[in-house]
Amino acid sequence: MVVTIQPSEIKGSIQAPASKSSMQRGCAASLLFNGTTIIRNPGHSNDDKAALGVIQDMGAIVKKLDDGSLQITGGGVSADCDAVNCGESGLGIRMFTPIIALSDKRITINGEGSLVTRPMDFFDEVLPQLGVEIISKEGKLPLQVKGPLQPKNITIDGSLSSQFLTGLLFGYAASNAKDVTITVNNLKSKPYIDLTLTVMKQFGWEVENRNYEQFHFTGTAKPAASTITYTVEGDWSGAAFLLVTGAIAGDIVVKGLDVQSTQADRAVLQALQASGARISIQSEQIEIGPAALKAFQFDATECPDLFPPLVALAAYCKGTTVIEGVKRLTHKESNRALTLQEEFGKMGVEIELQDDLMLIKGGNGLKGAAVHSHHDHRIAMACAVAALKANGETVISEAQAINKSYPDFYEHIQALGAVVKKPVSSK
Ligand SMILES: O=C(O)C1=C[C@@H](OP(=O)(O)O)[C@@H](O)[C@H](O)C1
Ligand SMILES: C=C(OP(=O)(O)O)C(=O)O
Repeated sequence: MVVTIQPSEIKGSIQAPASKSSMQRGCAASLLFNGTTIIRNPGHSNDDKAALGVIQDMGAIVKKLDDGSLQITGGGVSADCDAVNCGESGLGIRMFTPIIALSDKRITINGEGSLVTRPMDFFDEVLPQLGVEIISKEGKLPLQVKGPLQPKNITIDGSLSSQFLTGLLFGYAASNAKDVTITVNNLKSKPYIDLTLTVMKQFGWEVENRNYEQFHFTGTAKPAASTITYTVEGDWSGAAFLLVTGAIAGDIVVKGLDVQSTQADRAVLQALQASGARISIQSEQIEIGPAALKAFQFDATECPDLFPPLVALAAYCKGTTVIEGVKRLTHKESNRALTLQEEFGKMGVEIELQDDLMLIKGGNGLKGAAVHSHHDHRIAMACAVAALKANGETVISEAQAINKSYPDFYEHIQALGAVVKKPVSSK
């Protein structure tokens, strides 16, 4: 799909989308929880749909209620299939693999798009230590696993991704791990583990987090009520694009974000404040509007998904913005440091990569250009936001990539006044 964005006057109020990080964790917890879960504000991104597919394959019963909520009846893994598909979701495959390995059946786990080239060799090393047979395609998909996973003390490397740990935490909790510790070296994306533990706690699974180095299971899981209502949080990762839209293109109000959330990308507020954006943070809504934007410094090591929206912001900030954490970007949906450099280069923004630092030379005006998403949702959204104050129109190819996390993105910026041309009824 090709989407064209014109320079636009932006103004209005918008509700943040549902967080796929929150939704997918809610799906996993509902599958494992011995009872019924009502999921309010469920997401409908491709990653969310894939998670719902996986839990149904693993035995959960999912019913859509009249008010749009989902009713999920779980009770653990009882696989009645021999293959599942995680779509394009990195979190999906890395979280669900240890969960699927709770089954004693041989199950093939596959995925699509960029996921087939993303590293999964962590599982080749770790799962056999937990009694799980695994065959991968040289550390990539498809994975074939046969459990049941037996929790024991292990040491893992957390430097590539926190998502593997999220999966192990759920897997250990669901198999009633007792007096067992997962020791993690060099954990990155730590707030995502806070989110995992917050969700687990809501379902009655308590894990002791010892300084992000040890995660200890005491085995004293509190029985939760037989029905849990789980509300999917508003998405700080998707909303970061909306907030940057406000900072560069017009006064807007973004609603539905929890300012106390454990989501990593809530840190976008610090970057926006450092850039000089006019921002008012209230418990119910965030008001944001343009001001004289200046270059800022930001460490995105723990919140790597903020790079794309922050590059769009930095492009409009006078001076050289420095963002740290480039090494975290290599294995996302695209190699994001390079794809940002290439696509923003087409719009006239110079980006330099120096080891773990990204230097963005901003404030010199952007030109509309023909850009490509590289099938990466966050690259498509970053280019779309940057296009709103560019000189001339921007044409985004493979623009449908946004469906992975934020299917309503183009409609949402349109509602704020963005002039967006897209094929009728295409998602
Ligand atoms: O747990 C999650 O929901 C996520 C964790 C992060 O991945 P890493 O832990 O690999 O950095 C993030 O980039 C991804 O979009 C979602
Ligand atoms: C990297 C991302 O997601 P995942 O790793 O879950 O595919 C993302 O949403 O930017």
